[in-house]
Amino acid sequence: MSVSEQSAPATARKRPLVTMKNVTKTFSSGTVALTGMNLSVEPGEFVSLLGPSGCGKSTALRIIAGLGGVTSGEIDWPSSKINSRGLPEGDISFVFQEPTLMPWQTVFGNVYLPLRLRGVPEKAAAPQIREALATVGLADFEKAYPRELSGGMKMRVSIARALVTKPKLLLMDEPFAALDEITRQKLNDDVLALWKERGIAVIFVTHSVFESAYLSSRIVVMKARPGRVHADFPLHTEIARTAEYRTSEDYRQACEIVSRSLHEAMDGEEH
Ligand SMILES: Nc1ncnc2c1ncn2[C@@H]1O[C@H](COP(=O)(O)OP(=O)(O)OP(=O)(O)O)[C@@H](O)[C@H]1O
Repeated sequence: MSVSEQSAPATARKRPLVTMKNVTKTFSSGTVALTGMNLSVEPGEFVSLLGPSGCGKSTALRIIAGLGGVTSGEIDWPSSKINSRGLPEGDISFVFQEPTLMPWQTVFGNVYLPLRLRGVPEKAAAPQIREALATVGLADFEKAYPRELSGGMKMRVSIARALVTKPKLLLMDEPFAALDEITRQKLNDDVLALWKERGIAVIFVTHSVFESAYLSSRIVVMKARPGRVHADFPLHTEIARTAEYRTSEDYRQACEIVSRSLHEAMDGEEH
């Protein structure tokens, strides 16, 4: 069995990187996107946020990233130094569904952006940029322009740009939803490899039961109208995520449990 519906024992817990405490978000339109949302993410966790459309996954991620305020409740960063905007400067990076690259800049220039914004001279930044590009398998493409790259390669540039600042927490909002299945599986493996190598924490928003069961060390299933946590359970990550894993009984069971939880979360909704 690769999934337990129990939470990890409290004794095994580390100091969280980020904690959402009783967060409510109501937009000016009156839509209550989140209510009573509680979530704590520890260093090194790979947490997938899964749930029906409109349950507030992106809103929760954007709030953690400081891209939107809360209506009530708190976001705490117990392990970070906080800047004047209440954010852990340098500790978080965001990867959006669209790669959002600057078409007039090379791959190198695009990955340089976060360091340029911090005033790091290009020459000093170059080793970090090349290291980030090597991590995503694009060491030979630093002079290419976005128009010369495939969709998967553009997404790799976007991931390299997020990694170049060496964040402790990587926030990913359906980053592979627009890619074909084979590219998506390849990028899943690449993200898992860099998660293990770098020991960073990841919060990954997805609609896909299969993707969440493959990637995560923990799955948080959300419920809609208003958005809140429905279920929160760890997956056993000691089983290597390989091509064989995708056809294994362990993976099938994990998908079944996640899928059941998602259906419970959608109970009463029209689908
Ligand atoms: N800027 C906004 N202004 C008003 N309402 C918003 C805004 N952003 C999101 N919403 C609403 O808040 C709710 C949650 O949206 P959100 O995008 O967080 O859900 P989601 O779970 O990420 O959805 P999906 O899976 O479809 O991307 C939805 O009802 C949405 O219409």
